[in-house]
Amino acid sequence: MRPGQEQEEGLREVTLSTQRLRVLPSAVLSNPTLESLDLDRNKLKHITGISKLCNLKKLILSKNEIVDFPDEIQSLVYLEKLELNQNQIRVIPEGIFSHLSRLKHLRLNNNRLCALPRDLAACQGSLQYLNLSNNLFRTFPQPVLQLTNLQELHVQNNALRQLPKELFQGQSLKMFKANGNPLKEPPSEVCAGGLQQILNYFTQLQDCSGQEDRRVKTMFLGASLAGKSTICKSLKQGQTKLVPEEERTVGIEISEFRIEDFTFLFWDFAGQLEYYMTHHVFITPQALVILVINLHMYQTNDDTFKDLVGFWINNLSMRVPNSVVLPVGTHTDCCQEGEVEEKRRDIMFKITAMLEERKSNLSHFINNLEDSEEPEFYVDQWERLKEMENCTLTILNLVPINCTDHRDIKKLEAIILEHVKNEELFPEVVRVLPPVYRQVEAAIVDVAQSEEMADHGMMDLQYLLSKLSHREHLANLGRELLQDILRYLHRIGLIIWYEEIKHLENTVFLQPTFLITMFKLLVRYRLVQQLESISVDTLIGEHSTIRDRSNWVWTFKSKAMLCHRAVRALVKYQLYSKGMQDIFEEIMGHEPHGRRGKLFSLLEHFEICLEVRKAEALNPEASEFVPGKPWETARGHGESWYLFPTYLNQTEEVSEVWGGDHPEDLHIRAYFSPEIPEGFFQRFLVKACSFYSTHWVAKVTCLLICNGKPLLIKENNQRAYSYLELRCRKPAERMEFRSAWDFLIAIVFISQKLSEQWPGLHVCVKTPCRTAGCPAELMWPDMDGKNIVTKEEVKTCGTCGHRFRAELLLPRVPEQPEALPAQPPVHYYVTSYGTATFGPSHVHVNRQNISSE
Ligand SMILES: Nc1nc2c(ncn2[C@@H]2O[C@H](COP(=O)(O)OP(=O)(O)OP(=O)(O)O)[C@@H](O)[C@H]2O)c(=O)[nH]1
Repeated sequence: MRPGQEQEEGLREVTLSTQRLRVLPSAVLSNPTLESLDLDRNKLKHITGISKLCNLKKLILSKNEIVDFPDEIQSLVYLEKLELNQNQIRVIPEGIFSHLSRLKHLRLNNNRLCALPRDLAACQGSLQYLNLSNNLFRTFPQPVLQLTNLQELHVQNNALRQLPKELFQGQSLKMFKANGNPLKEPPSEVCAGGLQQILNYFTQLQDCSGQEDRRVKTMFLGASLAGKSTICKSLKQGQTKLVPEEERTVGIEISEFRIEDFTFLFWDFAGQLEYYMTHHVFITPQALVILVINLHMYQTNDDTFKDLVGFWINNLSMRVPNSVVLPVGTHTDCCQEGEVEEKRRDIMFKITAMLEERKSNLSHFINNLEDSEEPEFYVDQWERLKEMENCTLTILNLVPINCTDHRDIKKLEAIILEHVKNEELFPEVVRVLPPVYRQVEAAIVDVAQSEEMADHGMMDLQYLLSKLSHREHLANLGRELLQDILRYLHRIGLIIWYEEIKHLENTVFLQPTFLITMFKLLVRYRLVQQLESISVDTLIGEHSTIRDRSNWVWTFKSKAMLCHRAVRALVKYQLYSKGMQDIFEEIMGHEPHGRRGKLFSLLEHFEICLEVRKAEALNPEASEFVPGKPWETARGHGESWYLFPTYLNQTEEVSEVWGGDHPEDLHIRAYFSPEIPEGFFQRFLVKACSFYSTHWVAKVTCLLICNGKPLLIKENNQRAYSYLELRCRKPAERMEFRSAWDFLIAIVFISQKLSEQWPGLHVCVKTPCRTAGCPAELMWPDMDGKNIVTKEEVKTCGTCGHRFRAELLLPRVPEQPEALPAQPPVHYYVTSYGTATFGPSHVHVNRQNISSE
């Protein structure tokens, strides 16, 4: 329903959302028969007079400016649904909920609450849904434990350290979310496993007291040859351990060691650009980041700062915006006297300036929204920016060291220890665990290191269970408990178990580095040389010829595609040369049945490649994806090809097919701040190309086709001006605007869905003014499926003064009452490849090009 429109059902229901109301209209208050009142997104501070509406069952006051909890609500004794989320409420007085014994649904999220009134217990028979997320709770609110019928509870993003076990002992709770709390008991890695895992955790704790585990994931990041591996190895061995240059890290190396009672899990990332593509998989929150900078190479100019420091700071603030970063400057022995201090100051100064710039950008965006003509249309964007404003990297003081001097290594060790002991910096270092968690972990480490275990460390889940249950203390280890513990160990990074990937649900990787080995088979530095060097024996074994190999190299160089046979030969050649031939079939699949192996499940899961059926244009035979209509996946025949967007070149082909930009095009830009993350566009291509049919792709451009209409996407990643540009031809008929905008919105949603993986990244969609040369841009309002994007038929550009029909600028469908039967409101929602909601229907979307087995 449109804002302001009242649905007359004997006036039982009134919707007045987004009306800039400051007081309740008297017309509403004079209608005591009212049962439902929606006042979402207004400017209400008080709701004086609401007690007159004593028959209200549903009251929505979300996204207003309420500070004092409205006492009058106590008179609304028939209330079943109450939403007060996104206000500024600090305290709820006693004596209100005791009157609301029919309340079923209560939203209090995004306020400033740190406690709940005791009389909430009066809703114990009725309350089923309670949302307390994004408040300031430090201890779990006890009245919630009395709510015996509660089915869904949200407490995300508070400051909870402990959850009470009683919460999980009742039968009613079906859904519980607690992420974003510095939890110690149960640790958040246990909570993320779901209700059953939490319950099992407490059951395990019942028989024996929990043990405190102090563990820190430590990630070493920084440019090539900074000294990451040297520091990592030296700290581990307690003495200087210079790494020869030829032993450069390839991918990531992982090792574990202890200082006092802290266990450190060291992740040493390779500095070469080729591997950045996989970093998002491994750069995870709640870790100590050691940013290693070679002070000898560092010059106090902007370019070296950007390459050696700025790039990493940007990446971290987008991907793990709450992290703690310890900059370490190496090679001090190669620097002149005074140079170290000068560079240290310069680096710290520039990092601070960078973080300041980010902050001021955010407040600039926030002010823009607040100053816009219709701020109520931007509430969601405003809130997200406010959340981002609260999240910032903590940069510790730079530690200069000479890695060749063991005293400096000791000094660094002491500094690291001092920081991780600081609870303010690392609230989640201590985790309380049932002893069986530690026993299983120790046994797994033992198995992984045993003689009989192959280097790759891949093990079948059932086999692992049988091995572990032969051990002392673990005879009663069941599959469910093992899975709980594996899930926990996966989250802390000790093992890898992708239970959500169908092909891998029964495989546990006891050596996480093997995953990198897998990625590296196809995502690597100098892949062309690898292809060229495939031996003749390998080619013969794979029924291929030297001419085939030349073709593979040519297609790969020009189109970034490899056919299935080429991939098999490449992987076989590399595995055999590493002495790992025994796992070839397992990771590549068994021929001739063509069963997919583990490798492609992984590469696809992480959007590193896209399987396609034709090498010329990508899958022209795929059925069209029309938002809102059921969609069949293509079951193509013939050999599969794999597109690796990382290796794409810039070609003219895309522009040729598109035929050049036209001033009349529907044209939007999605701006990224601080920048488009490394690897984002390539992964976005894999996602978008999975949904749409015929398309042409190149390094920074892509052309998709839907319903016969082309859509062009271009990446522009300049400093402080990074955006994706999307273009569609202007529809010939007004009727066709809907499908054009549907297509554009679907692509915007795909990019927004992907950008969620970078919580510190801000994406904002704008339409440039259509007057040639006019620099003005129109910002898109929130698209939450509830509101239309604009009320007006015509928009006037504030800069050039030209007037345009709204549908030329925004996803606004012209009114055509006589032509079409009334359509339900369009709602877009892209969750993942799995499910997408376009329009009223949910569509289950498999990847378009994957053949079924
Ligand atoms: N003189 C001197 N040499 C150092 C110092 N730190 C590291 N090195 C040397 O610098 C070279 C590079 O060090 P690595 O530890 O391999 O660098 P990295 O950051 O792991 O490099 P990638 O593996 O390429 O990402 C090695 O030859 C080290 O021995 C230092 O403080 N002083």
